Amino acid sequence: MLQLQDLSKSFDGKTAVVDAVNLELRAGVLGLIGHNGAGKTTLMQMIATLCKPSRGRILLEGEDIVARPERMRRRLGYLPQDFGVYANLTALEFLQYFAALKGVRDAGRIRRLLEQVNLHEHANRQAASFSGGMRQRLGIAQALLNEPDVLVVDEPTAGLDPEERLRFRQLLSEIGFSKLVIVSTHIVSDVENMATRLAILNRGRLSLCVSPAELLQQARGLVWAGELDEGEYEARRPHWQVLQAQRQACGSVRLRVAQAEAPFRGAQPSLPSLEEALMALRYALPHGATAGAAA
Ligand SMILES: Nc1ncnc2c1ncn2[C@@H]1O[C@H](COP(=O)(O)OP(=O)(O)OP(=O)(O)O)[C@@H](O)[C@H]1O
Repeated sequence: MLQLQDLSKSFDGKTAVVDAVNLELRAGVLGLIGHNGAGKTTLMQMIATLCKPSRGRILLEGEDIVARPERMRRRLGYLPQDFGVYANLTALEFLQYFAALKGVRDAGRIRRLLEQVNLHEHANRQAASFSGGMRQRLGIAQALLNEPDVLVVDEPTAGLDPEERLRFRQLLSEIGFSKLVIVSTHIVSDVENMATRLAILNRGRLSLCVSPAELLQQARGLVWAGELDEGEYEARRPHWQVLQAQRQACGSVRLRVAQAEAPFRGAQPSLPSLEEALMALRYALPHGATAGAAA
């Protein structure tokens, strides 16, 4: 459905902030993970036709969206990182306003969307009085107005409380049953339970694109758990990638370490969490992880 071919972007003509990314995407939720400044927003803006690639192509069902951006725009829903609501409009008025801008004439669509994002009971409240989660859900409703096939959502859960996060993830996950949803985040747990694939961006380069299950499989045997005397732990920890360390009342330390071999006598291989798997692949293997990039 959506193909990124050798996609690169440089703002100064020297440093590539997105560097030769190749990806093939279909319906489902793609979790785009990377540190601050990894290039996630730039990549998403290129997909959303808000920023032109310096090199490479983006094809939507075989058609170049750089040459024909209007085709993508008709089929795109985009929720930017800095999405803001208009203080004086109610949720309903806000969606009516965007429906008019997008040429959406089906009046029932707004009502259905308000229900889908669970804001129907607040339709006549001013959006300025909404919580962060409610605003984000209104943002998603806005992005879904034109029934997009591709939904691009940039760091949607920043600033949301745990309950709002959960609700928001459920919403994206449902949309991903039939559409392509691309969600960026630097928090792995945000996409852990909804992503069908995870793409890891590292300084603009795609270092990994796999399903969560494949990621966990690749990290098998790289995470170790055990308990050590505190003195020994302090002496040896500079040489380890410690994932977790808990001091025990008895003076020992219970710890989890990412490493290709057992880090100390008595350490046992342990099943990693998704976050640990990512860390382990990054640090425990000599040259970091490099897996195929077809999604
Ligand atoms: N318009 C621009 N002009 C110059 N440099 C830019 C521009 N936009 C982004 N950059 C640079 O490109 C790099 C990648 O930025 P980008 O916002 O894409 O990363 P990100 O992964 O989304 O980060 P964050 O998680 O902090 O939002 C950064 O070094 C940033 O300073």
